Amino acid sequence: MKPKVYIAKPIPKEVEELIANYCDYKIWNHEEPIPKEVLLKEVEDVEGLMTPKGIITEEFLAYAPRLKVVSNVAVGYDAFDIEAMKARNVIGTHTPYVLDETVADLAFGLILTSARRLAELDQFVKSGKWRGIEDDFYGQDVHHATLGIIGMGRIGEKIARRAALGFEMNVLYTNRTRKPDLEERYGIKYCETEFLLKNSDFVLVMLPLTDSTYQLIGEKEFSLMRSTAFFINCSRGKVVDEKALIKALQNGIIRGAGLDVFEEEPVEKDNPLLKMDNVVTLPHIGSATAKARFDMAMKAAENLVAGVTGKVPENIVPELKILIEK
Ligand SMILES: NC(=O)C1=CN([C@@H]2O[C@H](COP(=O)(O)OP(=O)(O)OC[C@H]3O[C@@H](n4cnc5c(N)ncnc54)[C@H](OP(=O)(O)O)[C@@H]3O)[C@@H](O)[C@H]2O)C=CC1
Ligand SMILES: O=CC(=O)O
Repeated sequence: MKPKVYIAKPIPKEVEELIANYCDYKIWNHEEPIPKEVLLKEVEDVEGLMTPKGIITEEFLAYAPRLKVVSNVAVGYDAFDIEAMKARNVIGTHTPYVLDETVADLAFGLILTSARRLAELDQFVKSGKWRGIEDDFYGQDVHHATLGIIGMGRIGEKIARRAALGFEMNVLYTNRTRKPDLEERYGIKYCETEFLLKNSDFVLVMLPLTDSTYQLIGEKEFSLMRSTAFFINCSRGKVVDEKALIKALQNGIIRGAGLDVFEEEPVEKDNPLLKMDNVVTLPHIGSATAKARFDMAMKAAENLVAGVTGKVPENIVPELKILIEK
């Protein structure tokens, strides 16, 4: 008998075929997110779950007593309750590497859009306000400017490479672990966070959301930044104290921001960030290209199948690797 799994989002046909070869599966094939009560019912007797969000709590796990693996179709797994999963022996997997270059492209899009006011000026032209030769649309140069990257992981590295080799930027970084090989390869410089904040034209956060990164960037950090600097966040909204960011923007402490992520998503309609011309806002689309999303779905399916067929999935999240080492 094939193991039972549930797929909580629509997936490409080829990915579904792979799962069908090994599993007895059901799938949520609707555009709107699966309602919680439907998901809780569907996971009652499954051994595997593939999910775009992976909100896996103690309460959720109690509804899924046979669950062996949760395959997250994303690289960030902050919605996993790691301790609860450990306690119930449930492996969690994610989709690193296959989206790195795509997210790095988007991060650079945010840098360029913020610095050169692309979104604001697009609206200006489309709303018929362009009357002739204007000279007050100045932005800020990206080439040869200083980019400070907080979080030099898989994606941080791809952003650093674009910045250093493509735009000839001066790249500073902070990270839990120093990366001498990248320093040598791209000429990037490791420094203290305070130095990075004081000396960067663009401060870009590429950290996972964890207990130690929650609201890591707050009022103090914004106060150290240059008044001409831009803040770019393409990782998780909760890594930043959003109220402090709003205050910093309102009071001219920093020049602008480019945001793919927010404290609450979807972002609330009355969030002041949505009213600011100097803030570029995107609906969490870092990995949203057809190719990257296909590759993520395929990788997630491979992890799911491995987890329910007695193999070791390739991408178990680091904190849960202990479950297969037992
Ligand atoms: N907007 C979007 O659509 C997307 C958002 N993301 C988000 O981006 C995050 C990063 O992705 P990825 O690059 O693949 O992840 P990685 O795990 O490769 O990189 C994260 C980096 O952050 C460092 N780090 C972790 N904790 C701390 C800390 N407390 N202080 C300083 N540095 C720290 C790690 O250090 P060390 O090297 O020591 O481990 C690591 O280098 C994801 O977790 C996800 O939340 C990812 C993809 C798309
Ligand atoms: O936010 C997206 C991810 O892959 O993590």
